[in-house]
Amino acid sequence: MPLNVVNDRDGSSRILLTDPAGSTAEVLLYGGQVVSWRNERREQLLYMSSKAQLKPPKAIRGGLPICFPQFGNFGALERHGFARNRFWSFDNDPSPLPPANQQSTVDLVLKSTEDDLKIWPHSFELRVRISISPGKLTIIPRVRNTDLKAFSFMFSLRNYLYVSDISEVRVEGLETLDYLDNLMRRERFTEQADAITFDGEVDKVYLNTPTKIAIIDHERKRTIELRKEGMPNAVVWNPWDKKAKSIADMGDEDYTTMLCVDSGAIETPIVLKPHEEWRGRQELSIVSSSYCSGQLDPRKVMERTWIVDGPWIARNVKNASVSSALQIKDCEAYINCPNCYYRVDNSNVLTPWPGLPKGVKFEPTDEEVIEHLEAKCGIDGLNPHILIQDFICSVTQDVGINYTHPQNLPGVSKDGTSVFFFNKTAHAYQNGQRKRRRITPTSLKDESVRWHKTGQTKPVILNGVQKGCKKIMVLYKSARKGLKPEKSNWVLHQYHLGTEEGEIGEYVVSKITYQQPKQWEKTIDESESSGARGGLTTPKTTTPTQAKPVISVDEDEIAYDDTKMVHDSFAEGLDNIQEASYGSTSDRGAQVAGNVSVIEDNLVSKKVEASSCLVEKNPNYGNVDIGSGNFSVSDLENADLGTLPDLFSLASEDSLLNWLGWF
Ligand SMILES: O=P(O)(O)OC[C@H]1OC(O)[C@H](O)[C@@H](O)[C@@H]1O
Repeated sequence: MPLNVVNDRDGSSRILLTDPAGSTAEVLLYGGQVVSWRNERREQLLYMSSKAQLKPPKAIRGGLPICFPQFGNFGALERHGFARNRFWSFDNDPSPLPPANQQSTVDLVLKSTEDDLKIWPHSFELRVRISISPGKLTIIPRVRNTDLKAFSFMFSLRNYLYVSDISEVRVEGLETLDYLDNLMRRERFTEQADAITFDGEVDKVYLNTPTKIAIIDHERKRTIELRKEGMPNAVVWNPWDKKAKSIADMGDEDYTTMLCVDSGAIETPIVLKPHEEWRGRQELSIVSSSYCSGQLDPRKVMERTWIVDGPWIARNVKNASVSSALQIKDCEAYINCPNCYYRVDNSNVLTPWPGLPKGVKFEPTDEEVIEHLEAKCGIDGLNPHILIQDFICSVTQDVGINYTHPQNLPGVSKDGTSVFFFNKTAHAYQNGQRKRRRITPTSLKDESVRWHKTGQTKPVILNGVQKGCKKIMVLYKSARKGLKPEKSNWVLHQYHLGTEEGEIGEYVVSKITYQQPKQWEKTIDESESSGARGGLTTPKTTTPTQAKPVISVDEDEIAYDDTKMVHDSFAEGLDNIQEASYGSTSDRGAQVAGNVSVIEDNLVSKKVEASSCLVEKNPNYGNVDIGSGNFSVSDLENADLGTLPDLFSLASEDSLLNWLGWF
């Protein structure tokens, strides 16, 4: 496939790179410069000034400018050299690099011109290969001496990273290193900070840096990992407020959302004899969530999310079932992660134990939860993090999520914090695949409750491949005869492996939260506006006239059938608990088709504009009171599971809720 080149109206050309997972990059011939890099969610990863001019004479303020043959004002040339102000060409002969896929790779070259030779009298060829792959942007720069004499040059890839909030960003990998401070006439200092954070202008050239550096964006729960070869220096630059105002092509507030962390060969210029070639390499990779020095492979390490500040988790760390050497002590304010040796320093926290560093929480992303689950299930030979039990607690079946009221699960409180469990799912019946959602009352005083799925099952994608699913469930107080089921504030996010609706694998992860009322409303709003609910939606005011088709069949959700649960209750020896029984099971008046039982909690309070369409389309709906618009609970409770009607079938609570616009 040929290169994807877009010719813009102003005569300039943009090269579009794409990878199969959906990430993209844009490259301009002007400066040979990457000006955009987006992940598969279309999120921009590079800063580009809104005032940037993408044409001569100025260099482009943002993206990835290439500084050659000089960095900054370290020589007599214009700042950062001239390569970023030149038009580059396509490189048709990038050998000895192997041919590359032109959808995701472009080779560019800049050769010295007569004019260049006047200001820098060395004939050269500067090449770059720019390529993207899922979560990664790779640049391979090369400089060839095509002159008759040796020359030396500086080189730097300036990475204008787009960050959420500069004051929430931390750079790791540069601690304790020496640097030249551009703000102090390039005087040499030693970095004192444990990790580099930002609260003012910074312009430093770090010396002898490691091959990998991490830029951790706490707010966005994202880490950019910079790996480099052949470029021993790293420049960290942020102009902060005053300087930003003095830079014409930068917005006054732009400094809050950008950070330059560059790979460079600056302190010691590279010397090339005639015909010699220098080659460097830089990779920028996106790693979700926070970062831990040492090991960066998210498949192998589970360290990124194990530190928390909730009192329960902290207590567990303190009493962790690992050797005392690994535990946080009251008197010692730090712990080293046993896997990656990441040092959690608690010494800057004023409040006494169990305070942990501000902003550090066990708030794994969906992707990370699935990673933890994969490790727990030993997928691909992964082992769980040694301390994972302290953050995702394993509960056995008889006290499992499907058997125990959330308020009785270990560590769960109503303060809005989330608690995670590994648990096994249970079947509702001996025969069949239906999942148990009902929680067994343990005494007469206990109310009868059950989980109901809400929203669509969300795929969880790792590196472009679906690895798991997330379901959201809400705990309802079960309906009693003549009463509406009542929604509680307990919310369960259940994660399972695989791509299918049904849970597979030995375990699932359950995240339990008691939603504070405001949060709760917000969650619903967000999931609606983010499209998380997906599927069909009908404005509340409109009565659908035609039955909508099924979106997907959620086998375990079809199963919700209180009639059967009554039998279950008896089977479980609860027949003497009057409160657990639901009306007469002999009343077969309501012949409700398919999985209508799934929707009972929602339908009972639904007015006629929504329910009537069910009735109109399905003559089998017996005791539905069209006039009042209300279903009677007993009608639904006592409904038989019949065959799906031809015209109307409801696959999941979600599809129906969407259709009804219930929330
Ligand atoms: O404005 P530019 O030429 O792109 O340079 C931006 C900045 O880069 C550096 O790191 C220099 O040390 C600064 O002095 C300069 O302001």
